[in-house]
Amino acid sequence: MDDGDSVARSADKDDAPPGDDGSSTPLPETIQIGNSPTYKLDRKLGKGGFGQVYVGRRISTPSLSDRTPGANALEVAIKFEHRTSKGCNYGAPYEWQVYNTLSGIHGVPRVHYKGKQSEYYIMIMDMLGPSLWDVWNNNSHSMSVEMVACIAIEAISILEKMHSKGYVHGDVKPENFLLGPPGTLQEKKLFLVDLGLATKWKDTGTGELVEYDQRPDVFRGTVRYASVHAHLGRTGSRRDDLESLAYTLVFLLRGRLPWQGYQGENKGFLVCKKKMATSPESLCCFCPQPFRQFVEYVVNLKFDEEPNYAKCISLFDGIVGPNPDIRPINTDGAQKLIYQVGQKRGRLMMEEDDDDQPKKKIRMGMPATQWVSVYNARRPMKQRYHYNVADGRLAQHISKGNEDGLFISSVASCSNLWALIMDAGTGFTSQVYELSPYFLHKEWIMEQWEKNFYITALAGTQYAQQSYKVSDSFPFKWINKKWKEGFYVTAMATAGSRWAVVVSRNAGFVDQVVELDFLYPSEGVHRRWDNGYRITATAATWDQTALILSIPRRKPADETQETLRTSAFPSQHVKEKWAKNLYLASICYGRTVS
Ligand SMILES: Nc1ncnc2c1ncn2[C@@H]1O[C@H](COP(=O)(O)OP(=O)(O)OP(=O)(O)O)[C@@H](O)[C@H]1O
Repeated sequence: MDDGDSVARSADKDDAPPGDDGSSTPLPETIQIGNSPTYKLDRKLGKGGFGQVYVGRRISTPSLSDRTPGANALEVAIKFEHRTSKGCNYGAPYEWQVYNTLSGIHGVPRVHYKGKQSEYYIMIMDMLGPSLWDVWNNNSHSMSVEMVACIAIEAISILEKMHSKGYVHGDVKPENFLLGPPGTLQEKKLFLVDLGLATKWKDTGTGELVEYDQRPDVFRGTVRYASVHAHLGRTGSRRDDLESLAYTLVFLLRGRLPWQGYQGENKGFLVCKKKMATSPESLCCFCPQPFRQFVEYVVNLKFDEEPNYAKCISLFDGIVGPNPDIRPINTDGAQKLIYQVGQKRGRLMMEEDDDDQPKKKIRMGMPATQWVSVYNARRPMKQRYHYNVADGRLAQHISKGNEDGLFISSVASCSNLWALIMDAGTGFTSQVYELSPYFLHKEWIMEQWEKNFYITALAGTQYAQQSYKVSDSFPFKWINKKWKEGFYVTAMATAGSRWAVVVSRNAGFVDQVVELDFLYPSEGVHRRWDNGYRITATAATWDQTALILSIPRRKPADETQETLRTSAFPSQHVKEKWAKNLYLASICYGRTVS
């Protein structure tokens, strides 16, 4: 590896030493599990975060009744995982379960036998050859355009097959693509291994999609190749494998990705930010056109969108030689897929043009900031906004509002000027505020808490207990902990790149979720809206927008909620919304466009 990040792992998989050095239990010299023949352990093939893989040489004849495919193989790959290894916390490795469904499908090695011997969980499988990383590394860190295009074509067909069985791989990268053993008929055939991070994207029984969610503190995969959605902790779906494949292809072709070399505690954040800030054009500036088109297509896929695999494959047609027999990588799987789709539709996919409409590009490499304003349906009430308010004029607006029976329902800031929303719908009878050079001035807040004044963002709520946190990155871990203690987020703000989050008990919610992104997370918001969540707090920094969405304990008669994004304060829009009985519920200013 040229640097550490290709093996950086999630909490699930890390670089913990596997059985041999961790537990000091020696590997057995001969292996025999279930009704398998006996194998003698030979040279080491590789080692990952979880297991170690060796060559096994068959030294006994398979039993006559054994019809296991591969039982006759003279050489096999044997993967060992120590019973105390991280992947075996719940018994047999999770990967075994995935192989039960995927073993032997197009592009996945066959598992011959699985079982336990001495201290090890052991899986005996088809023996394969070098990985694409090995090939790239042994070829002076380069690979021909034709070779990478063939890899693209075949890898897409492998992912299509895996996806059709209900799984996403979750860790697509050069190290996990292996070729067949050198000198055999399969030496040009591509395989995808390491199914330890594979997850279901749909229930194959019911056909139902797994539920969308975002947990920004959960990361699974490999930092260098992970999709932006994976970085942000969104539920894995088909688009993520394709995005990782796109990065894999560009890496093999260019030898480097623009986000390599970051180090330190917030490396994941910086890599993700760089991925968002890199346009497909600049990522692929030294690559032939189809690679850019592929990147552009995959980064725009929606959570539940069915990728058009055949169309992706056909993008690379012009680069690979016309005769499949002399290609550097076998593309049989892809040929079959194109043929099947062509048959089904009565025409070949190359002519496909139905969804060629230009899609909105989400990664333009030009960050921009906007106002995000959220409107809720309310009974007619008095609401007022002030914006571009300097510190000195704040008091004046607030006391005028208070005189008219209005209280602050929302505040936001933009370049040291304040935006202030005041209305008659807060349900408050008294309010205090402080303008302070400290971001959440502790002493003052404590004093107010003593007097039963709580930090508010939501109209009409009687909080019972509060807690808050100021941090340099979005404090999802802390929020998650507070959720478990019965608190809900009731206010949020940012100052520079710092976040402040206030949580309260008795917040009037029954559930709450977060949407966090480097741009306005419209897909997430729409999915949450469909499930009954409404935005209850917003905040944004120069890098990210965060929205808190909640399900209220008591449903309002009218659940209408609208959001707006504008580069100037939405003064005109607010009036239009008022006319429709939609009132500003929350407002923030920050990064919403990538
Ligand atoms: N069937 C096989 N034939 C030949 N080599 C293999 C085979 N399976 C795995 N290997 C080699 O062993 C290495 C580790 O295998 P694998 O990736 O399955 O283990 P892991 O512990 O789950 O790894 P990771 O940390 O990447 O998740 C691979 O990178 C590859 O070099």
